[in-house]
Amino acid sequence: MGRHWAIFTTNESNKKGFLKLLVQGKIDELEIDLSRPALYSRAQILKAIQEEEIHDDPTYLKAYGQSLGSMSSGERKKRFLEQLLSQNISCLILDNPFDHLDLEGQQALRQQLETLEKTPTICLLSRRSDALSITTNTALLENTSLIEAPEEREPQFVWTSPLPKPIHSPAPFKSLFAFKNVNVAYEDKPVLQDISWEVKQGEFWQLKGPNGSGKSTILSMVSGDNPKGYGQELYLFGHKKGSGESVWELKKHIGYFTPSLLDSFKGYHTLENMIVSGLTDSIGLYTRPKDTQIRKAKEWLSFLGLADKAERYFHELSLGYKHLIMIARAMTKHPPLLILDEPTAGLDDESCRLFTSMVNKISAESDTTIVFVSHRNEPGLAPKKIYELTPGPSGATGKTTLV
Ligand SMILES: Nc1ncnc2c1ncn2[C@@H]1O[C@H](COP(=O)(O)OP(=O)(O)OP(=O)(O)O)[C@@H](O)[C@H]1O
Repeated sequence: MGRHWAIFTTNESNKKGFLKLLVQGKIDELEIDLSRPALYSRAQILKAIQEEEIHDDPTYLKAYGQSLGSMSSGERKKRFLEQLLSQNISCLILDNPFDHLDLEGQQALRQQLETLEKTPTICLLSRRSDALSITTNTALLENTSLIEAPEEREPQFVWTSPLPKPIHSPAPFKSLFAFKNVNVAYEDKPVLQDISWEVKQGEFWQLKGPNGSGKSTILSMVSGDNPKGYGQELYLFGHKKGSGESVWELKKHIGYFTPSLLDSFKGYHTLENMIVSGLTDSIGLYTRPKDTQIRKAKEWLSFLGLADKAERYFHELSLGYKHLIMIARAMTKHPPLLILDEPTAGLDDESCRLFTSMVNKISAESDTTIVFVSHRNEPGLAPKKIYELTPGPSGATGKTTLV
């Protein structure tokens, strides 16, 4: 039987550096043959899709009658793994294989991986609960070194201050958005069927549903980025869709965070400027901020325990703190609606708990309505209502559950 490593990563891990050493065959202590490694990661899947698009690579079209790019996320992961395993590999390196997959997709991939007893695996995981049942060895990655994985720690940070108050009172909306029997199809493919969902001021929702069930489609209709709502019973911030409100007007009412937003902030932005720029939804600052705005940003930094780090650069922060700054940035204008789209992807267990506890606190101490999109049951997250999409042949239908 081969060795199967579960290597847990935290904010202090240099995963990129470690992966590089692994594929170069420079990590002896794993006692695994690294001469022909295969890397299974989101980046590698995107690379394979690019190969198809740019260089007309026919591998997937020939094998499955469909290109990798046209497959659903679950199918893509399954087929990509099959292709890796069909090659003469000496071991399989997996980087957070379960991220962005719905529960069904996670189970299917888990089954596929757990039958790999003979092919040694090295699984880099930010969540301990993702470890495979075939795991024979565990370690923690500190920088690029492996150390013994200690017992799981409870989060050290306790919120000592109340949530900062808004500069101006946010616009009061009793109903933030309402879908009434809304249907959506792309060309002739039905995606949403008879969706009726109303979200009111101060509520805390989790939006759930398998990959491809239409969660992003719903969110893009709420943020005004998707024209599918025209001519339907869709009400956004007090107006019927199509009655004259601009996308810009809608966005003023919404704070939004999804991890891919981090890609826009790779330059030199201080923590203070990051938060101030949330007031204007801009990337970077183009005018001198007002004193009240700077004071508010400092209040948020102090709330996060970062009061002495206002001039530090955002890109120097750990991933966990980057996510916290991004919600502070989204919250600084105290939007009536805060949308968090799979916001914990890539976070380790401890950062995740810290993140969900901050979201709970926002819900408890402000009028902001929260819609939290996640495939996982996030430990510690305390939504009051769940809207769940279930796909069907005529599009996904939705159901509300009180928690
Ligand atoms: N612009 C588009 N053109 C054609 N089809 C689309 C478009 N946008 C979404 N779809 C299809 O609509 C369906 C719903 O997609 P959507 O992205 O809303 O699902 P999701 O629940 O957010 O999925 P995931 O959890 O994987 O992010 C999918 O089958 C998708 O392929």
